[in-house]
Amino acid sequence: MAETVISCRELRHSYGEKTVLDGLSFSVPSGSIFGLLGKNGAGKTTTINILMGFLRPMSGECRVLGEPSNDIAPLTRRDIGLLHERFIQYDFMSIAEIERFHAAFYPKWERDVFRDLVGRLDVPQDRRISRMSCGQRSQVVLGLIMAQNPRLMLLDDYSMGLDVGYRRLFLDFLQEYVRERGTTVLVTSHVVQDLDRLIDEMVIIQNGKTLVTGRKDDFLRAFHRFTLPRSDATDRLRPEGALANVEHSRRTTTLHAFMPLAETTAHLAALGVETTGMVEQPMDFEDAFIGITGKY
Ligand SMILES: Nc1ncnc2c1ncn2[C@@H]1O[C@H](COP(=O)(O)OP(=O)(O)OP(=O)(O)O)[C@@H](O)[C@H]1O
Repeated sequence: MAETVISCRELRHSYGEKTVLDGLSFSVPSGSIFGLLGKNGAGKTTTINILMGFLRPMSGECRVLGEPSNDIAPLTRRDIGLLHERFIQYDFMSIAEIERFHAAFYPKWERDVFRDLVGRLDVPQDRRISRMSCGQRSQVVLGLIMAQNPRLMLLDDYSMGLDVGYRRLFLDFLQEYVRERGTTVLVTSHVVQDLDRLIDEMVIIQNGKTLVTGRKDDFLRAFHRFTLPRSDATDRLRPEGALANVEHSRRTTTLHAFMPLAETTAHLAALGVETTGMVEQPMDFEDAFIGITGKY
């Protein structure tokens, strides 16, 4: 079995009266690309702040690269590449200067990786970061993190400001990079569609708890969507157990369930629901994500 690079158990955290994490548990196997997923405000950045030791949870425990997250040794920290919203503090520096500045902190620095990613920008090396667009800055930041050659990368909203072409380029680059080095990556993004191509393991957070965790493909295999004609009986259905979500439009009821067609049919029949006309609808990862978390 793969070594565990991150493990979080029963994390609880509140900001004042507001409970954000309410018993969140998950673990990230070594060498995986792991998606930390949830709707806006679900607690993804809060979780990353706890993993980095920037925030102490009210209870629960996290271990990162074998150390308690609130006491990570400086040498271990060098092996963590963190992307966050305010990554570049010295934006008066040029592209070339910021690369030299960061290189000094990291013994495994790989200048070629930075040049390969950032050299594709149609921007001169002496351009100051402050004079670059949001997406161009993100490209420089990703180059800096990859050049660090860390054992663990935490990429909080890596897709911010990136256009579709660069997102593709970055995803391909990252997958190859990770395959070559065995880097473990924890990633959040609002572009769930992209994550389907990228991640192999995941946790979906909802109301501060673990909604689903494990291999993405196992989730996609086990989770199904069905439509059937709306009726008084379907109006009485409530999500419970393997029936994860029930939604209605004017004439149709849509069900999301951790049951295949035959089992769902039997389940509904036992509840007195007429299932004539029930059809399974194919789902991609984004559909499944919305299906389990709800549309708001
Ligand atoms: N320092 C803080 N003080 C008070 N509330 C906070 C603080 N930081 C975050 N929150 C609240 O905690 C909740 C979780 O925030 P967090 O940033 O962890 O969510 P997220 O999943 O990263 O969201 P998004 O997808 O929108 O980036 C939100 O409701 C947010 O408003």
